[in-house]
Amino acid sequence: MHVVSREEMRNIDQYTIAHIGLGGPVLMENAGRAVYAALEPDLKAGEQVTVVIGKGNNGGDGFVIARLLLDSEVCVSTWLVADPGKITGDAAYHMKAYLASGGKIMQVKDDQEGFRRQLEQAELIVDALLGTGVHGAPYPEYSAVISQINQSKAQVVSIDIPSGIPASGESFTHPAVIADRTLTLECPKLAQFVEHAARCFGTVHVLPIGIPRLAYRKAGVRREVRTRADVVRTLPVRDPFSHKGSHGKGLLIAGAAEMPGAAFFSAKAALRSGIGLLKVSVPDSIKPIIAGRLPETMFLSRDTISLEGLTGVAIGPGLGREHHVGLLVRRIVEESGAMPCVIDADGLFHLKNHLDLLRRRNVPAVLSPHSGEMAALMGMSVKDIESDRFTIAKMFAEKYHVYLVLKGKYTLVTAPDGRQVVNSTGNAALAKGGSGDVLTGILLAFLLQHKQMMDAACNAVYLHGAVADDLVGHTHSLLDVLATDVIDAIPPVLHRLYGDIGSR
Ligand SMILES: NC(=O)C1=CN([C@@H]2O[C@H](COP(=O)(O)OP(=O)(O)OC[C@H]3O[C@@H](n4cnc5c(N)ncnc54)[C@H](OP(=O)(O)O)[C@@H]3O)[C@@H](O)[C@H]2O)[C@@H](O)CC1
Ligand SMILES: Nc1ncnc2c1ncn2[C@@H]1O[C@H](COP(=O)(O)OP(=O)(O)O)[C@@H](O)[C@H]1O
Ligand SMILES: [K+]
Repeated sequence: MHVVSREEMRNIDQYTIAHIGLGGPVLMENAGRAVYAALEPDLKAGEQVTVVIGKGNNGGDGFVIARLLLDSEVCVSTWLVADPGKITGDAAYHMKAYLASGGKIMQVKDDQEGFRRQLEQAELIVDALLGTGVHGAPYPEYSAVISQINQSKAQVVSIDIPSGIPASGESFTHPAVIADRTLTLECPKLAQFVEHAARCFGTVHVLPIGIPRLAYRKAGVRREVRTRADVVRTLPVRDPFSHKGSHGKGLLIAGAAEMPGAAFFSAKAALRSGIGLLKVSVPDSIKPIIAGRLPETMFLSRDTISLEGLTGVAIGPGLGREHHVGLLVRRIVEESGAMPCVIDADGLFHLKNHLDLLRRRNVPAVLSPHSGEMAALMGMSVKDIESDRFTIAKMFAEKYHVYLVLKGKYTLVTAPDGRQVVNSTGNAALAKGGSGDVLTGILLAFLLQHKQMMDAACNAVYLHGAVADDLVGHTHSLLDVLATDVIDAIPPVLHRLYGDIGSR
């Protein structure tokens, strides 16, 4: 499933209309019908449904929905914020069809009191005020209606995007509808994954409206949401005659005297995610702790680290920030240029002044910063990163030729060629020390087993989140999931994913 900016969506619509020949009214009819079908199962006879319509094509969708609601058992009332005489194009086409079907239109400006009463009675509000075409802050008459919708006790369902939200994820301070549910048309817009805007969407359902895939290719969209089907399609399948050497010989350089846990989490997660052989390099003082709990690992002393015979390396979790550690990070990034290298946590701290090393590698490195680490790498504030994640990630990955795993609620994986994949799994149970270390281990193991690095990174992030979802869905709350729980719950989730592979 693609993720688009406002301009990309406009280009996709225009290509479909001009070159594929599906007219605007057809797409609008498809959109309205898809929304109606999504609403129908919850509609109750006699329920008060208020459709609030703006001047553009989002309002046009509203007219289709209102027309279909006329023939249902609900009591529909349709309110227009714009002057009907100013409605043009596809929206005017569907306004006429609505009126010709026996529908009535009220104008908010003509009956403010009636509108207020209507919103008081409403059980469901359909928000078709503004869609992807909005520019700047909603005009005063729209802002007033948005604030009334937000004060109402009714369930609010936004069509395509909550009205007022800039679709490309730009930061904004103006009012926007706060929806309980958003029925997104055709494909998610960037704003859905950007924190401030994302909070307005409520539950999101994406409804196809019949746009062919060719239109996306023509519009050059290279951003997607990772789905379970993508993961099932790309997980590595073991050759029955394989041996441990076939599944990667990895080295994890992690841990410090005061942070033994980080090394343990990464190592155990890598083993649980299928790595063939794992060597761990930790300070001698904590070696007994790891060895006692993870007899499957071998050890390399910090003083004699060599990459001889290895196929991949991960460096950083709990490594510490001393000068000598920084020298080690530099050396490893330089010497591991022919194999995948995951750099996380303190590894990223030390990398900050040596980013140019990344460009000299033959095999791109994989960096997995959270927003704070990304901000430090870029010399920016966390707020700046959060307000423009997609652009900043793309710029960075292309410039330094890396796979960038920018972690967060919607972890974003960006390839060196600028392709981007948004992760759809995971929850706030992962907002706890140790979660990132687990991901580092999964990343290392997956990079050594997948053919494509992008698939490895995306599948690792998906699995990590899916495990947290599984725990919270069955046995845990958002509060009590530990890093060790995530590692121990990898097997059932992988078991189910591999169960689905049989049919691929
Ligand atoms: N054929 C298609 O393309 C399909 C499109 N579809 C649907 O269309 C939506 C996009 O439609 P759109 O581009 O007409 O924009 P839309 O979001 O309705 O608003 C723009 C209108 O509002 C106005 N306006 C702008 N800023 C404003 C503000 N701050 N405050 C107040 N008003 C403001 C602006 O007028 P202006 O002020 O520029 O004169 C313009 O009239 C999309 O989200 C989807 O729902 C689907 O049906 C599938 C087929
Ligand atoms: N609210 C959230 N929703 C979904 N995933 C989250 C959330 N908070 C954190 N995560 C995930 O948990 C992990 C945390 O990583 P990180 O911050 O590096 O943790 P640590 O360094 O403490 O191990 C990341 O994979 C991140 O995407
Ligand atoms: K809307």
